[in-house]
Amino acid sequence: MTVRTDTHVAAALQAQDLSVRLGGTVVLDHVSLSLPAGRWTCIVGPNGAGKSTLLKALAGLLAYRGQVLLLDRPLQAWSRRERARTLAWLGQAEPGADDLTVWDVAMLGRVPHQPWLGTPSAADRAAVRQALQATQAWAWRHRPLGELSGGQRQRALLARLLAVQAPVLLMDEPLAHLDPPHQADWLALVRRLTAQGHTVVSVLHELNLALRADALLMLDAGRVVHQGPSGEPATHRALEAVFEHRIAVRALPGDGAGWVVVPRVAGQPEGPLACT
Ligand SMILES: Nc1ncnc2c1ncn2[C@@H]1O[C@H](COP(=O)(O)OP(=O)(O)OP(=O)(O)O)[C@@H](O)[C@H]1O
Repeated sequence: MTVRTDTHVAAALQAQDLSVRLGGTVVLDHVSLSLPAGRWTCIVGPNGAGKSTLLKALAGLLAYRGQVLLLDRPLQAWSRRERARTLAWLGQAEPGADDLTVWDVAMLGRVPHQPWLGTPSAADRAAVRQALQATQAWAWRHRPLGELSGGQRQRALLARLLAVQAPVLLMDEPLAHLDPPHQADWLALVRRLTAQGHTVVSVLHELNLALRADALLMLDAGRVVHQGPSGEPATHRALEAVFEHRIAVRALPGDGAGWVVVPRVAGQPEGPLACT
């Protein structure tokens, strides 16, 4: 296993010897990692590798053995309210809340900032407006969540996460149902967030977009098999290996143009792109 992290950057999240059992099966197996603050780390790996489970454990949403540190403090040492203001969460295919309007869904992100049974403040309303505008959900803020398309729903839930204005954001498959322009908007949003000092940790299946992250963390069968900058050849080779060489990472033509993941289809040539 190769793990290369920014040693000069403070960690937003750390896991030490983290193990999770679900239904009697070990799903995460003694995972140790450090995710740098102010960066975007993307967790990738095959189906069933444990990516969602890892993200949930880092968010304190399921029981684990070992230690998780949020901004250098054990998760248990945070009050629920303080933690909810510090770490925002977007889950995979989140159910419920179908009767709530998009505005009210986004306002749920402000609950950790509000006094018990308090009404939204001007700051809460401003944060919600900003979040809905950032995800282009403002135009349908009065519509119930249950009436929206999959992509519109995802953007409303993304607005809820942004409305928290948390320094650390965890997102499990945030691009689900988003069309290519809104995927590009999400990339730009993540870039803005990290430029402002936020930490973003996402699980993505879209490997071409994952390669735009600052770093990739690869999971396989409940273990971290590689962590490193997304532009390094060693990371590209590890990515190919974790997907059993059914994909290849190729450089796009032109200096600094980035990389592309191409599927390897038996009996078909891969095309003219260069190997990194
Ligand atoms: N509640 C549960 N009870 C038992 N096993 C579970 C439970 N939830 C997940 N698992 C198992 O844990 C393993 C990891 O699941 P997880 O959802 O974390 O994988 P993943 O890497 O996110 O997968 P995918 O890419 O398919 O979304 C899988 O084998 C899954 O079947």
